[in-house]
Amino acid sequence: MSSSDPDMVTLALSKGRILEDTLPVLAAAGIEPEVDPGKSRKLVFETNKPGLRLLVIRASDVPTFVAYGAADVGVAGKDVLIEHGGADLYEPLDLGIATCRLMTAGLPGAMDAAQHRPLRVATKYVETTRAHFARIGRQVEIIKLYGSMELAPLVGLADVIVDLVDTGNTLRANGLEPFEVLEDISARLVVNKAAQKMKHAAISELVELFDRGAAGQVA
Ligand SMILES: Nc1ncnc2c1ncn2[C@@H]1O[C@H](COP(=O)(O)OP(=O)(O)OP(=O)(O)O)[C@@H](O)[C@H]1O
Ligand SMILES: O=P(O)(O)OC[C@H]1O[C@H](OP(=O)(O)OP(=O)(O)O)[C@H](O)[C@@H]1O
Repeated sequence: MSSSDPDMVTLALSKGRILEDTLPVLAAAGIEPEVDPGKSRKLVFETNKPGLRLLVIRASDVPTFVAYGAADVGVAGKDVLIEHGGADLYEPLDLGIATCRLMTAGLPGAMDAAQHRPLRVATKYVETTRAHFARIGRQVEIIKLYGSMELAPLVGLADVIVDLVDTGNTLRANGLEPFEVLEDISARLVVNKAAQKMKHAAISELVELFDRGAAGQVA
């Protein structure tokens, strides 16, 4: 059943950390998946709400599914949305979950280390990083990584990193310091622009349910 079915709303959830925080919001919104998505290998889940189904996909794929209309609505980290660009999506709600900061970090003094060459920056947020350093007028060489960014300064792969920081435990455990906050991050509800028009009533109801669920009110 495709998302073009006018009677079906498809909601894409980010698996991993965001899913853990989203499931209580769904429960508070009165939305019950057929089985626990955190414990199943299924990718598509029916719910107790007729006409609402869930997809559980990689966090970084959620904007793509929603932008193409394969899902009508999605839950995605602001970090992922900024990196995606986001202009092709509506972002009606800050869910206030999976909060952290996107920061530069490195060994003490690392920002001052490379004065006569571009600063080498390891990150999975290539576009966001490029835009940030362009804004502050600093030349950079960006090295794309897919995880464990904190390792890069320790082994001389990069001068600094751009990565998410929550408790700061990962930085501390590796002798790194946080430098500058690029963005405050939390998970957002995003909506496909065509679906917002074509399925207006159903999507407005879903946004309202999420709003109440995120505020911890039982629907
Ligand atoms: N330490 C953290 N504290 C709070 N939220 C976080 C933290 N790390 C990541 N997040 C949020 O959770 C999202 C997904 O993170 P997670 O680590 O589960 O997946 P990932 O493996 O990084 O993503 P992908 O599988 O798409 O590469 C991030 O995009 C961010 O919005
Ligand atoms: O400040 P902290 O509370 O330590 O959180 C920050 C860590 O959390 C995220 O990684 P994650 O645990 O998702 O692992 P990953 O490197 O596989 O993405 C992020 O990339 C940091 O490494």
